[in-house]
Amino acid sequence: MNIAIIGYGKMGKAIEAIAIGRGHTIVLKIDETNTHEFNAENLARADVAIEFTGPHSAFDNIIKLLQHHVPVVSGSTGWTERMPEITALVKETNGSFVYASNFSVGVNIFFELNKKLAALMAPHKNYHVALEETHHTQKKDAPSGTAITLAEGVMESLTSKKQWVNENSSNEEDLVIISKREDPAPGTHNIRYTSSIDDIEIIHTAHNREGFATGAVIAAEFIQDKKGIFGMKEVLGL
Ligand SMILES: NC(=O)C1=CN([C@@H]2O[C@H](COP(=O)(O)OP(=O)(O)OC[C@H]3O[C@@H](n4cnc5c(N)ncnc54)[C@H](OP(=O)(O)O)[C@@H]3O)[C@@H](O)[C@H]2O)C=CC1
Ligand SMILES: O=C(O)C1=N[C@H](C(=O)O)C[C@H](O)C1
Repeated sequence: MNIAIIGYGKMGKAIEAIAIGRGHTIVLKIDETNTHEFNAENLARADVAIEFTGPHSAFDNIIKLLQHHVPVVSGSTGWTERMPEITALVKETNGSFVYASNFSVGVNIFFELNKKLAALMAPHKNYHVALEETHHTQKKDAPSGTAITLAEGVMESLTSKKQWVNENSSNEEDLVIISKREDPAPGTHNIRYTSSIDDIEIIHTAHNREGFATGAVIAAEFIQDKKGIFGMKEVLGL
């Protein structure tokens, strides 16, 4: 498979290594220094594009790739309030798109565990729930996309929580997400239920970026012959 990498930073480089290891060819690598190469002629050589740039550029990049009829895998975070516009364009162009706030197999299992735990905790009103995420200091967005997905998973069952907030709050309707930034942390997430009797906590700790990169390449292999919008739940058959 011929892959275009849009965003040749920490993730783009990890994806390149995994993709080559799985027998793929990288036909295009774009970062902020060569955006002029992100054009129709070069995109025509790609079977799929993997986009990991960041909050400020992801939306425009995804739009451009869909308009050029290139299947897209994106893991950029911090822009997803505009997802409805992408959904509409995928339908309009009969395009192919995979999005995940986190591509690692471990985190996607953790997402399911989080939802199951929230459902079990829902009747037990004496517990207080809060989330915490820790990432490297270069991260541009807070809270992490993964933490937002986890918060959404909690709120599916804990209906007294009406919204997540990224600061301490005593409002019982707020689900608090605390964000910490320290190096080299590739990504740690925990959900903690506390009471005067005991605490229950689940935690996922990424040791490096290999899991994210491997999941993104698996998603690219999955999407190349499909139409529509998919998440890692479909890619992994969870
Ligand atoms: N879903 C998941 O599993 C994961 C998601 N992420 C997310 O992926 C994104 C990227 O993370 P990471 O690789 O760590 O970030 P980096 O800052 O290391 O890399 C971002 C890359 O994007 C390039 N870039 C920035 N703007 C543009 C643009 N307009 N056009 C083309 N390229 C551009 C940068 O170029 P230059 O170097 O020239 O500035 C850089 O090469 C983040 O949103 C992060 O949260 C990260 C890990 C896992
Ligand atoms: O920026 C990162 O590094 C990461 N971003 C994603 C997120 O915002 O959840 C995924 C992972 O946690 C690493």
